[in-house]
Amino acid sequence: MLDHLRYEARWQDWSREDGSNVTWNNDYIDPEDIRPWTKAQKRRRAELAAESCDIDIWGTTDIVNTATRLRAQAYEEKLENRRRKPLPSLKWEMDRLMASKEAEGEETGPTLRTTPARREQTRRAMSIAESVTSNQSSVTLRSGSVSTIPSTPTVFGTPPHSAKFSDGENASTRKSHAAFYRSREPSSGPSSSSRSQPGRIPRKLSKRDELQRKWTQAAKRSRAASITIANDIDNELLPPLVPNFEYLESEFRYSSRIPVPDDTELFVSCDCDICSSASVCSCQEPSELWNRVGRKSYAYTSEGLFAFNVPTGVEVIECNKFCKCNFKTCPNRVAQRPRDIPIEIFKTVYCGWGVRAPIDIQQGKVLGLYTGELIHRVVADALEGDDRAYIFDLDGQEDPNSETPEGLDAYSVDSRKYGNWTRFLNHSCSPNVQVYLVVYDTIPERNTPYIAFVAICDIPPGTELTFDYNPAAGKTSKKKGKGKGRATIPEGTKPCMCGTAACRGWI
Ligand SMILES: C[S@@+](CC[C@H](N)C(=O)[O-])C[C@H]1O[C@@H](n2cnc3c(N)ncnc32)[C@H](O)[C@@H]1O
Repeated sequence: MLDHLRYEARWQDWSREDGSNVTWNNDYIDPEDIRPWTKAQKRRRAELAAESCDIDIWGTTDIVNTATRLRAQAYEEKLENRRRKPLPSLKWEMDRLMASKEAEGEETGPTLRTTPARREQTRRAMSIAESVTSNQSSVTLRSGSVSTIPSTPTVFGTPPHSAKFSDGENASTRKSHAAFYRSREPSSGPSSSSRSQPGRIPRKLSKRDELQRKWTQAAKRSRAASITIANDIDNELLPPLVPNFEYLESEFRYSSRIPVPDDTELFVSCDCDICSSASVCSCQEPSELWNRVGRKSYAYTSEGLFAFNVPTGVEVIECNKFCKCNFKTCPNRVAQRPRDIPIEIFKTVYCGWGVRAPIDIQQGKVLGLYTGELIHRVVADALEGDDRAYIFDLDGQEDPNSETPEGLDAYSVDSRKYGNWTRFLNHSCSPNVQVYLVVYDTIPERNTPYIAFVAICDIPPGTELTFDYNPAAGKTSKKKGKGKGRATIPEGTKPCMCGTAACRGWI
């Protein structure tokens, strides 16, 4: 290993008490001899610099620690590069850049807009960095932050049906969405092993980085975009999760009590080259989605956006694996396509962890599916309190005025053990996202549709994504407030902290 090349001097007229007489002597090193080593160090510094803006300086006693010295050098080089080319290198910006590149199919990225606030952040970070490197004191330098204030979402549509989250946790008051800041968790000092082995350069991933990487890898296996995690509010590193929580981008995990169906013979499929008309696309025969003149209709526009034409309780039937049409180009395959919006799970001020995206989201954009363990409704109904907080009942086709069917063909999705980013979506009484039901890998008669999330308005980058956990309730309940008209909080619910003018007071 190049890191372990040793240039030693053996002294003839000197030795230590233990008899050893070898020392290092840099003067004897021929630069030509150590060229590979120098190159390897340079490469390593570049890696460190690329890793993050955070540079840890662990005090003067540690100056022989290879990792520290390399990091410090890497940082200096990085600062130097920034002075020459002051593009912010925050991961947030990189995600945004990558996402817009992906979205636009560009070879090269668009120019990043640097706001005055952002430039000030960068300038401050750089001046702190300079004082740190010159003082060599024991300080951890953190990255700057993004200052974008999310705007209040506008509501364009009415959620189409009553699929709802059951609720159970406690939460404190929420007033408004704060400006969000991209911060990084505190870096910890060097491990004892890195101190004792100066030749080794540990690559230490934080718990948050590890989880991000794991979830992004899981998402990538479904060809979906990245997942990042951020906390600008407090020191909580990660959202609370059960041990061994498994990230599941795009399908249900069937509980051991529910057999995975094999309905191969029962699927209705189409022979279309291009599914341009729902009325001739034979897989649409079971569909109850009609247009105003009584003809079968697709749920999507030709641009692949949700058309908001699906009445409450109607399931969207997309083309399936037995259809002849092309997976990538068929206009009736939208919810089943991999998610192309990068997602950030972030800590909110009043509602625990929530979800936002670093890029613009267009009205009608289908964002993803609620995943988790598919369980019988009777099992879900037996849960209480916090255990119900991540249960989504597949009751979108049920009559809200009749008793909830307790039979075995009523299901819920439980995202406590398995799930994806959608389990972090918070409730708002004035949401910017809504849900609809969609099937493509099961037949509609199974009653196990996916719950798909769609943007009901254009959503600027960094705005929290929220949906109404119980849209049917909104129509009947009164607003929160004092005196007359004050909402009574129904039993089993808890106060809503969405902070919007339309807040009904409970979720
Ligand atoms: C499906 S989880 C959403 C993610 C959750 N915030 C977290 O940190 O994991 C639902 C829980 O989030 C909290 N929550 C979501 N929206 C809320 C709101 N508008 N007001 C108060 N609490 C909310 C409640 O504790 C609720 O039980």
